[in-house]
Amino acid sequence: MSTEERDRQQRGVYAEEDIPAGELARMAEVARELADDVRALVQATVLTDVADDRIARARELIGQATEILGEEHHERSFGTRFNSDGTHRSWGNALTGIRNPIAPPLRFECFPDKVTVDVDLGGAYEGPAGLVHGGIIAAVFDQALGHATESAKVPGMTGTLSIRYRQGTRLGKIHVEAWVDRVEGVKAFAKGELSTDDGLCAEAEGVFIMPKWARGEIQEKVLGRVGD
Ligand SMILES: CCCCC/C=C\C/C=C\C/C=C\C/C=C\CCCC(=O)SCCNC(=O)CCNC(=O)[C@H](O)C(C)(C)COP(=O)(O)OP(=O)(O)OC[C@H]1O[C@@H](n2cnc3c(N)ncnc32)[C@H](O)[C@@H]1OP(=O)(O)O
Repeated sequence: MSTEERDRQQRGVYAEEDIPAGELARMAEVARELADDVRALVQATVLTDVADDRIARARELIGQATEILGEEHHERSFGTRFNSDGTHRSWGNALTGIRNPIAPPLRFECFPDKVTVDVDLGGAYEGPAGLVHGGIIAAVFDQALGHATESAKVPGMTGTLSIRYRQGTRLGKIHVEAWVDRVEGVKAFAKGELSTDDGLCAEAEGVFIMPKWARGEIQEKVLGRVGD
């Protein structure tokens, strides 16, 4: 596939829609509830200790649920949808997607100088015994630093991300802060810290770049809207 074709496809996953605010709020509630249920299922799957016949029964029910959800579905991914009310939604996002059970999910608070997020990472995010997987920590930082750049109106895709793991992060509640350190043209340099009751566990810094294919129209859309 040529670079032009790939860029065109990439622009195509940004869709326009016109959904009234009330209807959107109802859809969001349904999405959240579904993802919460499946997240609970994932946690139960990781931690279960029931006998094989109970697992077989659970699998039957899960199969039925999967069939129902598949009756109508998006082709490949949810993408990002820009609504006429000035919001956008990325409900499939692996870290924040409100309809994605893989997402912890992260809910950011935005301040003028930083973004913060508090989340409980349970047994489904384990790496070393009892500790959060380093790749999950990297993913949380990626999203947090990316969110800081979006919040500061200099969004971009991750070019380079480096993390210093200072001590193991115990499964449970974590607190993350991220901010933009400086901007150079299309590049935003962001930093972040992750802490728990044990203190500072990891630090990150990254370069976020507005890609060539998104400069202009898509960039304007992202800058002009709030989203989840
Ligand atoms: C996401 C923004 C895009 C617009 C999307 C619109 C809507 C989405 C809604 C909200 C988005 C906001 C926040 C998102 C929140 C969380 C973020 C999650 C982020 C991810 O999960 S994202 C997935 C992982 N990420 C990738 O999948 C990137 C793959 N890659 C590429 O897409 C290109 O490779 C790219 C874009 C990196 C650069 O390509 P390009 O062609 O656009 O840029 P170009 O060559 O013009 O370079 C311009 C200047 O950046 C320097 N530079 C180039 N590459 C560099 C690198 N890697 N590291 C450090 N510096 C680098 C050059 O040296 C030059 O520097 P100088 O100007 O000083 O010479």
